Amino acid sequence: MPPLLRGSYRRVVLALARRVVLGAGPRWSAGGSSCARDSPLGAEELRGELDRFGGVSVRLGRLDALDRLDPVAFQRALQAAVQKWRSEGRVAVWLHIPILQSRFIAPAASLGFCFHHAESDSSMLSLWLGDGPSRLPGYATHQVGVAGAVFDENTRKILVVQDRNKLKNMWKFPGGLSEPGEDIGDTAVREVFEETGIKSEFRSLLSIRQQHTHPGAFGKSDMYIVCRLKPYSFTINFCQRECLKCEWMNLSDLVKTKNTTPITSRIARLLLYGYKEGFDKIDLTMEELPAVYTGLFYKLYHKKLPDNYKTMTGMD
Ligand SMILES: NC(=O)C1=CN([C@@H]2O[C@H](COP(=O)(O)OP(=O)(O)OC[C@H]3O[C@@H](n4cnc5c(N)ncnc54)[C@H](O)[C@@H]3O)[C@@H](O)[C@H]2O)C=CC1
Ligand SMILES: [Mg+2]
Repeated sequence: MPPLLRGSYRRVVLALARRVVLGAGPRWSAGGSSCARDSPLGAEELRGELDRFGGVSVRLGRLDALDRLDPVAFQRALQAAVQKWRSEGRVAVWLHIPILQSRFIAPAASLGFCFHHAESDSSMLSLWLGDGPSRLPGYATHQVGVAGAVFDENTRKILVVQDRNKLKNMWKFPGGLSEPGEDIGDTAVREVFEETGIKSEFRSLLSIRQQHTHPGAFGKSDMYIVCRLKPYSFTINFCQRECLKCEWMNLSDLVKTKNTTPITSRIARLLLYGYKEGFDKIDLTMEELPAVYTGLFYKLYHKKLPDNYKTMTGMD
């Protein structure tokens, strides 16, 4: 067997021969066949799945014999495929590239593809083919940070920390960044425990702060949510790496102190108001509801709806 027909190259040639015979299935979109004769990867090799908006998704990790493919041949095949997709009226192309195949990013970029997003093990490039400016949605715009305002109603004390890594050592609520797929209340409880050793449970959501071009969010926007938590352990064992100090402080002292951030001060006043007038005045409580379209569940946060408004009985 000639050396060129060994291993993965042979598999590509055989795959191409099969595709010429079989053609593309109805759910798949194929590129033109002209490149198949003069490059190891034919345009029809770059087959993608159609999405409901009329775009094509190609996952390079699913294609055969990519290991041997050189970027020049890839670029030629991609160009032919894009031409074909354009003529078929496809609105966009999504190119999913595993990190070890990153040598194909530059050839795609030279054809107009841009990064849409990257995960730890892959990147997603996109190309808008439709009329006018791109209507493709962007990727993540915000990071979500959650703090726990852990208030002990019996002692009227609130749990506060000073951050070790800040230039100014001001009192604030313990908290941190939410992990992917983590509920807001779970983030608050987890971060409070990791930073202070205090165990607590979620009661309500108190406030949301939105800040753009946040330095800690790699220039993206920051959503900082403060939750009201109820403690069920009281002995502090704080994280020395993140916190300089941690203590149970009288809520009235936190309300008065100048050595705090504006948001902490505002929430302290809100908590004092809730403590005196009833937490229903300040709480956005949470309820889990079914999602109509996906069959999943979501958490909805709002002021408590009186029972008669929930059922709408006796409302006339
Ligand atoms: N107004 C307020 O009272 C404050 C609000 N926030 C909000 O809290 C959220 C973030 O909370 P944090 O406690 O900062 O996060 P966090 O508790 O999730 O993580 C902080 C720790 O992550 C590590 N870390 C973070 N960036 C790092 C880097 N570039 N290199 C190496 N290590 C790094 C450090 O160990 C740091 O102590 C954001 O939403 C922010 O806006 C944070 C501080 C004060
Ligand atoms: Mg933190």
